[in-house]
Amino acid sequence: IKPCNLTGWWENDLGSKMQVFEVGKDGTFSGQYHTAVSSTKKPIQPSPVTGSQHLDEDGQCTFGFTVNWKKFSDSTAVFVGQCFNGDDGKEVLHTSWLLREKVDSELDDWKATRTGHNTFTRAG
Ligand SMILES: O=C1C=CC(=NNc2ccccc2C(=O)O)C=C1
Repeated sequence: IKPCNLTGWWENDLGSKMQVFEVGKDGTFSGQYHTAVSSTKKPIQPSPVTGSQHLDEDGQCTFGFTVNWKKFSDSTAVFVGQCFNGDDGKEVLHTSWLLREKVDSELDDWKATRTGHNTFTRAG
């Protein structure tokens, strides 16, 4: 199976784009996240990404990465997932995510973390 290297541009089903810079020998990487969603009109500057992927020779690598949203309301998202080579030969990242938004009171802590899933494919 072709080994999966996350370096390059990815797009998720929301239209957000992520650029992964080169992946180190230890599997760590950094990158930039250009979100397509935001609760404000203000265009958001790209947000820093840091992560780590497995680099086993058998491909199908699992990974995790964190996005620190550079926006006035500070939130953090963590993604975990696996890279697959689709039958059409196209790489696809199946991910689950947790989005933590800052709340002003501990009483609101219960509602501060959302979860979901996203699929990323190589951006054209
Ligand atoms: O200021 C903000 C705060 C949170 C955001 N969450 N985006 C996400 C959260 C989960 C999965 C995908 C995305 C995305 O932007 O593609 C984006 C901008």
